[in-house]
Amino acid sequence: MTTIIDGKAIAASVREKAASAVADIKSRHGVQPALAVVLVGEDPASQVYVRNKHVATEKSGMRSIEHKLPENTSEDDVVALVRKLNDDDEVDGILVQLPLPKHISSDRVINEIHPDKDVDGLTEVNAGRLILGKEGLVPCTPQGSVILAKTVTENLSGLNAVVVGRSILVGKPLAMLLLAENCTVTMAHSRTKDLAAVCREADILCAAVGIPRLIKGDWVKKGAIVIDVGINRIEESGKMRLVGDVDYDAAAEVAGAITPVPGGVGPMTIACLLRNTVLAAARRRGLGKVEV
Ligand SMILES: NC(=O)C1=CN([C@@H]2O[C@H](COP(=O)(O)OP(=O)(O)OC[C@H]3O[C@@H](n4cnc5c(N)ncnc54)[C@H](OP(=O)(O)O)[C@@H]3O)[C@@H](O)[C@H]2O)C=CC1
Ligand SMILES: Nc1nc(=O)c2c([nH]1)NC[C@@H]1CN(c3ccc(C(=O)N[C@@H](CCC(=O)O)C(=O)O)cc3)C=[N+]21
Repeated sequence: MTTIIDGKAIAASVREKAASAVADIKSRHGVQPALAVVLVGEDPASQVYVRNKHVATEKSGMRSIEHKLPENTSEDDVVALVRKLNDDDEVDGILVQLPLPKHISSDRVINEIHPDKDVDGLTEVNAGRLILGKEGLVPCTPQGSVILAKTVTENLSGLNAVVVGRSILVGKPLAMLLLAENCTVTMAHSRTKDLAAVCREADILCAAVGIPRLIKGDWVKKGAIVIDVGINRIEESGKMRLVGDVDYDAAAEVAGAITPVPGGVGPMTIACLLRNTVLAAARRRGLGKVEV
């Protein structure tokens, strides 16, 4: 029997833990952690995500601060806002929604975020900490992906993990986290020779590419754990629908466990963002260890 990994339910339990840590911080220290989200422009998908983040943040008991800037905002103005949020002692986490408009360097803007408020884990400092195995803030989608894999088998040690995609946001940090779990990690990408053969070796197969149903059923090893990070909006039989990077129906017949899209990794991204904001608040404000 294939296990369908219930990302929604697992995300709900991560969010509940974050909410009880928030309640604890409030009652013991009189502090309300706050997350600031910066959205530049009108990208419709980004607007939906930012809205979802706002609702989830408030539901967890934290303060959500939204900064919506017009498409034509200059890079210097975005940087100035990030600096203001860095200096604001009430703000614990800063997230700059990607992609930014083309005239703005996301690399410059992201690296202006103070590393201790970088709840997306995308600054050079946090990327460095992750590679060096030091405590820092870990990107949300990769973190959520590993939590989901570990609900299938708590101990991932020695398993062959293949990560398809090597982006800074998902693929690279996911490979690092799986390495930290003692997996034998292979990173595949657009230049990989015989991707199908590489995927067939995977005990844990993670797809973060952005191509609908790229990963076919016969690329999946029998019993493998399949984590589908892809979120693709496609038109099918006259309707818009959301599909992953894995051919779900075919893969589910062979896999031991698989994440659906929607309802898999997506909800975990937001849950882990709340978790990171609580951790950032506790560390920056010197509140001691919190359980999240
Ligand atoms: N669930 C969630 O919360 C999130 C989902 N996503 C989704 O995950 C997917 C990936 O996002 P992201 O990492 O930002 O995407 P990017 O476009 O930044 O990276 C895509 C990666 O896929 C690789 N790739 C492209 N074509 C192929 C191919 N034919 N075979 C193998 N590898 C290929 C690229 O290789 P190369 O480096 O060689 O160009 C690149 O490394 C998207 O669908 C996105 O919407 C993203 C963030 C969060
Ligand atoms: N700085 C930054 N950090 C990000 O983490 C970031 C980003 N920019 N830009 C865009 C991507 C994408 N992303 C998603 C978050 C939640 C869902 C999610 O909740 N998905 C639901 C469905 C939502 C729907 O119906 O559209 C699901 O899969 O079940 C998906 C994708 C975060 N990203």
